[in-house]
Amino acid sequence: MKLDPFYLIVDSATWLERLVPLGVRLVQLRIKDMDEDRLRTEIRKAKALCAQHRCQLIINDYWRLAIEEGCDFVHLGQEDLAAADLLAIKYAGLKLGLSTHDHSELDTALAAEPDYVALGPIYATSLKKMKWAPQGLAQVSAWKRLIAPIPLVAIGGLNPDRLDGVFEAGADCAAVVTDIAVNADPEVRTQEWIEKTNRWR
Ligand SMILES: Cc1ncc(COP(=O)(O)OP(=O)(O)O)c(N)n1
Ligand SMILES: Cc1nc(C(=O)O)sc1CCOP(=O)(O)O
Ligand SMILES: [Mg+2]
Repeated sequence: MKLDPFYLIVDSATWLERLVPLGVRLVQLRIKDMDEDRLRTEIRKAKALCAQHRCQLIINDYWRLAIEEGCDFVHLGQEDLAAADLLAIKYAGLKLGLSTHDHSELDTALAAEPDYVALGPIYATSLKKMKWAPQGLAQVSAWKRLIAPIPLVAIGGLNPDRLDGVFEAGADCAAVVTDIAVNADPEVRTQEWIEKTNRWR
């Protein structure tokens, strides 16, 4: 499976309405702490918008809602995976992306036969507190050797200046939250990401 090299992660359909029409091809809806009715509304809006713009939508965490709403791709962390019904996810035909941070997690992830493996945090991230030190680029290369031909997503502390490094190290795709979400001009920054990832597309 080929993933677009630019993987935008946002926490609302409103962000998607702003950024997807610019030409984003791969997004994750990553919402925390929202009641189910509102979540469902966000997922429906995101799904309609992404279908309109030929953008792959990936739902973070909420695999049951993703199945119920007819989505086709979910991302799960290790704790999410432990609590999930993997058979139900596969039976519903959903593709699956999984987080990994060390070799033990990678073994667990590979046993679930994911459609991509994410490694993070590549650099320090301010988005959430993490117990892992930054992985660095050598670990990106090591992960790629271990998982190929499964696509490798790099995440954590990425910005346009760091993209060539992660792709040269072996990542197939670079995921981002903060560099775009807190930028003074998220639309312009998104265009910059699209242009900077063109040579890897
Ligand atoms: C592409 C990608 N990689 C990693 C994560 C993190 O997932 P998880 O460990 O479940 O943490 P939360 O994002 O749910 O806080 C991700 N969402 N996307
Ligand atoms: C949500 C998330 N998961 C990570 C992991 O390593 O699993 S790093 C991360 C944060 C990514 O955001 P930013 O681009 O703001 O650093
Ligand atoms: Mg999660």
